[in-house]
Amino acid sequence: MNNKISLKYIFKLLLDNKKSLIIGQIITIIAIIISVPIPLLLPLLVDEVLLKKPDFFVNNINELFGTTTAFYYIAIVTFIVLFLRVIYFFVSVVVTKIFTKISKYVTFRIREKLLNHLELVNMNEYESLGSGSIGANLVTDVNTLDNFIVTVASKFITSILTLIAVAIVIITIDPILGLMILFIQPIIMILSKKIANKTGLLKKEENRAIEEFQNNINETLDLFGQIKASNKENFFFKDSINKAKNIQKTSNEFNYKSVAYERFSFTIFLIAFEIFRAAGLLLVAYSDLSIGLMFAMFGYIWFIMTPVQDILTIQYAYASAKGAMTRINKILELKKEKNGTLKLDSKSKKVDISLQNLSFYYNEDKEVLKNISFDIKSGEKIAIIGASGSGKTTIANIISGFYAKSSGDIFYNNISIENLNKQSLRENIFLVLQMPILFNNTLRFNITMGNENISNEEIFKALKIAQLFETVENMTNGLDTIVGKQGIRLSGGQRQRLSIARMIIANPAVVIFDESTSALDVHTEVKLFSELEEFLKDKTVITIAHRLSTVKNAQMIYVIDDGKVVQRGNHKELEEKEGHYLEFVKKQLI
Ligand SMILES: Nc1ncnc2c1ncn2[C@@H]1O[C@H](COP(=O)(O)OP(=O)(O)OP(=O)(O)O)[C@@H](O)[C@H]1O
Repeated sequence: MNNKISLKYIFKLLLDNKKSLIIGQIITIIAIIISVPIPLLLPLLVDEVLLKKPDFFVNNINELFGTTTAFYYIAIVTFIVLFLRVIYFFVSVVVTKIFTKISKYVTFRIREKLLNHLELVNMNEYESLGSGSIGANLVTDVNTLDNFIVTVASKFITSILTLIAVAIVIITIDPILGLMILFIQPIIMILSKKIANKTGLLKKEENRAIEEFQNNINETLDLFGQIKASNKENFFFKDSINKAKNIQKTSNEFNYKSVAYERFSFTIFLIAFEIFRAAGLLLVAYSDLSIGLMFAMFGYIWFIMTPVQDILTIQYAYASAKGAMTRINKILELKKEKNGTLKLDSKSKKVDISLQNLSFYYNEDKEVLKNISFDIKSGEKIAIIGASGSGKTTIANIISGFYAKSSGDIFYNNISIENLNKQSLRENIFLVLQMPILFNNTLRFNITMGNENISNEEIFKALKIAQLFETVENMTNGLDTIVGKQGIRLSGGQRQRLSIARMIIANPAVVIFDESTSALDVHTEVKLFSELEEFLKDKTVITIAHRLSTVKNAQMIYVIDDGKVVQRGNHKELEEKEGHYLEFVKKQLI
């Protein structure tokens, strides 16, 4: 599917920068041409100067500067080597700059694609993954991909071309030693990499132990009061001590074994190097390999380590990237919210709602709402009651357009939810939650949701109705007070009133109160609803509550039990019949 992140998709994004890619590769080839001869230059002087067999360098230097001493031959070639190294440094910086820019572009486009998709994802789908895992995908997994893309873009072709160039040079110098180096060196490096992976696994174990300890201790400290209240200090701290012990064990394993593995892998490398040296000496003794060229070959043993290492890194980066891609694609598999084109007239502030045979499930094996039908006329005040878990909040979320129904239909001014534009729906409906979601920002931001056109007067008016004015007035920083993460610096009741003030500012046509005043004392709740009366006069109001006093004045009360409407009527009608409602009233009276 071309919607997914795949190697092909990444390649396509890389090609968006065709010009830079081509320039990058040309400069890469220049870099290779500069760097590959370097290990050859000084060793050649062993033959030409020390062993007095003048050839390319000595002859050319003689031609340019006249015959001179060993000091000048060595100085001139050293100067050339240093010059090439400096030029190589600058060229490689340019190459890195070009490829990093390209790969960061690709990473950004992937993140952008994920965010653009997430923005439109339907709530039920979003909850199936959860914010934690999506956050991890967006940060860690995209970083893993980034690492892979940077490595591939900047190193893949460079490494292959460098290896080819070195192979040509060393096989030309001496086929036997050349082939030996070309085959044995990569094997040694693969072996080292495997050993390094073992160390990596041990490190992972250690990290996991640290993470477990951290999570455990965070929870224990966060819930310190609760733990003390239930006399469970011993149990929780013992658990933390066990987790700390696990860090001791895994760290110990990692530390000594990683050193042992590292030394082992270096020893293998040194053994191979000694074998190459012996082979080199033998070839000098028994064939026509010169001493200078033998030294050059030793130089190339070090030289090819980088490209071989880079190719191995790409291979491992690809394995991690494949895992990351699978996880990232899970986000792209989340279904988008269906969005229709028809809009509600936001000026008239009139919305008739009709639920028709509405059913809904979170998981296919359990239907949470079963065939629910009722109408709510614009301006009507209705209430929904029912036992905990009966499905009230789910109905509120469906009416607000957060969850997509599973079957049946729901109409707003005779427009089916299927054809309705969700933004226009949410402009007209406001769901006031029991536990409002607050941003770690100022009271002002949380009330206006960042809308800077709302004046202080309007905010204060809303705060007065929401019974929060005095509280805010007594705060040193007033509306500029930061509420803390999830509104931690406010009490539960203050958060609920803040959410009501936010609703007043939003001024919707339909208000759904889902246990939105449960944290308030009855006196404040009565005062709040009496102040709200005028504001809610023409609005449609759906109240979900467990308190009789909150729902009893509704024009229509729907009693939900196990996802079905089991009773409907006003307080007076329902009170007179045997059934769930009467039970509800009796319980409250007790
Ligand atoms: N996000 C979810 N994923 C899966 N199941 C859920 C989810 N939210 C609610 N449920 C289940 O759906 C059923 C109805 O839950 P809902 O929150 O609508 O009940 P409620 O009547 O509002 O309860 P309460 O009065 O306790 O708030 C419950 O069985 C609940 O376990």
